[in-house]
Amino acid sequence: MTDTDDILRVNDLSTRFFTEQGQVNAVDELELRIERGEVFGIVGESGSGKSVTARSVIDLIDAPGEIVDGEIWFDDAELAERVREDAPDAVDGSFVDLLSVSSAVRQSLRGTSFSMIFQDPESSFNPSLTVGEQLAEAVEVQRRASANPRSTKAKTDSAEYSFGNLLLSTVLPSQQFVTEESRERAIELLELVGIPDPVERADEYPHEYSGGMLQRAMIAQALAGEPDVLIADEPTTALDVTIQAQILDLLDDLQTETGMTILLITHNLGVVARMCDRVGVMYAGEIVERGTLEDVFDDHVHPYTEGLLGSIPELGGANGQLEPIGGNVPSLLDHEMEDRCHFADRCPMAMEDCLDHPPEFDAAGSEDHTVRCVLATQSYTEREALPPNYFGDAERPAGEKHAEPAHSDGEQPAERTRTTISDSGGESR
Ligand SMILES: Nc1ncnc2c1ncn2[C@@H]1O[C@H](COP(=O)(O)OP(=O)(O)OP(=O)(O)O)[C@@H](O)[C@H]1O
Ligand code: NI
Repeated sequence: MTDTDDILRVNDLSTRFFTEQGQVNAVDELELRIERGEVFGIVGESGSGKSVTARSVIDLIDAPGEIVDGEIWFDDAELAERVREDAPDAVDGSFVDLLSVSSAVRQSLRGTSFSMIFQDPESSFNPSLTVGEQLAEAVEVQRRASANPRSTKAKTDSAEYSFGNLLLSTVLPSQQFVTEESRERAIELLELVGIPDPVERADEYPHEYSGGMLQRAMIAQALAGEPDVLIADEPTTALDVTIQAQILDLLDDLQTETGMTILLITHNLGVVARMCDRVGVMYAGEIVERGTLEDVFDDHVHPYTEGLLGSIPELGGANGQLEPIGGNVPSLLDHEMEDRCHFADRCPMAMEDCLDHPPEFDAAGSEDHTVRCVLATQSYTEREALPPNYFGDAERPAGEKHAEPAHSDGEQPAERTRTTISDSGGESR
């Protein structure tokens, strides 16, 4: 339908956890499209399903979790060639549905096609091996995979890493087989991520690194296989503000240099504003609004997006105050979820129509701007508003009088008055 250069198209993705408390609908019929070379942000409160979405894409969902439905189309012509014979239904042109290929194929993509960095770098390193050894090992694993003719991605330099070369590998005390080339590449990677004195630092253990330096080393590890898509899950949350800024700059530079695609997960719209090209706002396992930065920051329709914007001091919120969104993140337990807009019980503009689960509507702005909210097609009216105590005693904020309809006729909407979800209605009438 569009001529965009998508690298990833996620359709109808549903991931569940089957727990003793019941079925958790962590990701529900999620739609996502990521363009090659862009930084796409997923933003939302804790528990909205951001990490489960990312882990579903990279195939890191473990029991009791399971991807129960959906398609994850990944654009890779070589992979398409490779799986076409065994799984013709998994191939559409140069796209491959990662949920329809064998787990061996999916696993072969880890590191070379997809790579992930996390909030806590400690979890990515073995404390008893030097950082250099571990990076060299990561390089080695990826090079062996690339040297394999059946691998997804025969890298241009893979000929150098022939079987003969592997036989010449040195055995380190750690029992890892690491070649001199891999070690050199490890040092290059440390240099690439801005670690000073990389030759010396390569021989240090993870505990000798500061938090920020270890975060850099983890990024180096993730880059060892030259991934097409880097998934960064709250990569800076645990760091202090100055270091956070440095790591974001580093990711930004690396993205520019390598052209890789980044899926960036954060609860911070400030980080999104700084890093991303497009963004999806997640709530209760769904993307409730998505589009370009302009769509989401300046032209948003969903009161939840509005609430998130109001909760970030640098971006608004009266006199720089952090204003939390009132009410609680919903339970994602299937038997506690109702078939309505999941945000309705916290929404200052909830109306009768919100008792039906909203589909994705197109909204004004870019072609990509969509929203799961009836305000995309109708204006808020007090006549149709749900009473404040409709969902019980929870302090649902009072209605907002000034909302304009998001026009569906291509006309720009009138300037919307900013609302703050936590503002429980100083102007009630
Ligand atoms: N291993 C698991 N077992 C059971 N439920 C899980 C598991 N992992 C995640 N969930 C549930 O899935 C839902 C989404 O979790 P997820 O970690 O994706 O949220 P998030 O948006 O990344 O939040 P945060 O900002 O806190 O990282 C939550 O309700 C969570 O309890
Ligand atoms: Ni998370």
